[in-house]
Amino acid sequence: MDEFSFIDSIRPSAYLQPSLIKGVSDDAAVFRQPSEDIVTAVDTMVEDVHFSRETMQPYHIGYRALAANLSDLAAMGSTPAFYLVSLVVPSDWTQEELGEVYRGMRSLASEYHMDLIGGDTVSGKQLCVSITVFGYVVKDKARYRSAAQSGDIVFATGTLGDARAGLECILNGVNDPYLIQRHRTPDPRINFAKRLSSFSRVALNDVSDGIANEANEIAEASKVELHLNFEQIPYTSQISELFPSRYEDWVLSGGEDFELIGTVSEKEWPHIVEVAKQANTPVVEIGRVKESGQNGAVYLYKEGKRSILNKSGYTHLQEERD
Ligand SMILES: Nc1ncnc2c1ncn2[C@@H]1O[C@H](COP(=O)(O)OP(=O)(O)O)[C@@H](O)[C@H]1O
Ligand SMILES: Cc1ncc(C[n+]2csc(CCOP(=O)(O)OP(=O)(O)O)c2C)c(N)n1
Ligand SMILES: [Mg+2]
Ligand SMILES: [Mg+2]
Ligand SMILES: [Mg+2]
Repeated sequence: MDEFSFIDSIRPSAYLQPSLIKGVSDDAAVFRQPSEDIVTAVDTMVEDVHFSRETMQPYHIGYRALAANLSDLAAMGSTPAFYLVSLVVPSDWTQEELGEVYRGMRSLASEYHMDLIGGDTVSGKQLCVSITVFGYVVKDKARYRSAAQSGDIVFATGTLGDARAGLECILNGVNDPYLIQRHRTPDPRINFAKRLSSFSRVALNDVSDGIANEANEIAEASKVELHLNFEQIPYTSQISELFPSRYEDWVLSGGEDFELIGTVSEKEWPHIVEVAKQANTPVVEIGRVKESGQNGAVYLYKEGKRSILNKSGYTHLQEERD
């Protein structure tokens, strides 16, 4: 395999997005979108940080890398359109294995009518997949973390803690296909999020590091307090049965579930429930927003007791403790 024959092997033979002018073939791609706002994000997956040869096959690496990016597009309320892929490839990876990474990306991309429009390929020591995505959203309807207001209902989609439990299943040989699939091939909440443009105001964030982190990001950005009830936070019975001493921690800070946490006025809450039903996305109330002094905070109510919920999920570039 060389760089150019590899690029030839992954070059799309056709494109789906009508706004595309130039795809994979020149120095850069070109698309034109005069009527909507453009949303863009990049997320990176690195061997031995986000996956290992043991936890994921090449297909899952591609799928999961694009899913993480689509989750950020969902968290902005946008509809996916394009992606670019930057690869660092160790010398022991074959073209067939890299083809599998792309097959994983394509399965999700075709579901959301996305086009691969470029990327970059270099050699290196550990596999690294960095994806840049573009999506569209109705003008001024991107959904920000800073939009929460006192009196709002806090909601969450799907179930939390599954991806962390799935990782544990893989590492310890526990055969729970549902949880393992939640870790390897998460389902970003695009179909729900793209329906949110009809709302006057929604705050939204996706759960990549754990809701303890993401709830705090909303609280800080909006300068409000989020009051969450642990008893309302959704999780599967599997994780509490399989991992009784650890699941509570994973529900709050396991991360990588790629669900959404958001807030909406009490008046528009029934409309969220309706939109979620149309999108086939489970959604539940998990708490309320209250006024804050200066900086915002998150409180967790559990068995009648209240505690501060600090950021506790996955954080990169942490200083080593001695
Ligand atoms: N190395 C970087 N250079 C520039 N911007 C960055 C870098 N890393 C993160 N960001 C920006 O910081 C913000 C938060 O990033 P991140 O925590 O990764 O968000 P998310 O959890 O949604 O992926 C985003 O606006 C992101 O684009
Ligand atoms: C082998 C392995 N070890 C540990 C983890 C757990 N893990 C790695 S990164 C991460 C957090 C999410 O990734 P990040 O790069 O922080 O995404 P972002 O916040 O930028 O969306 C978690 C929980 C994993 N997925 N695989
Ligand atoms: Mg990120
Ligand atoms: Mg995010
Ligand atoms: Mg992160």
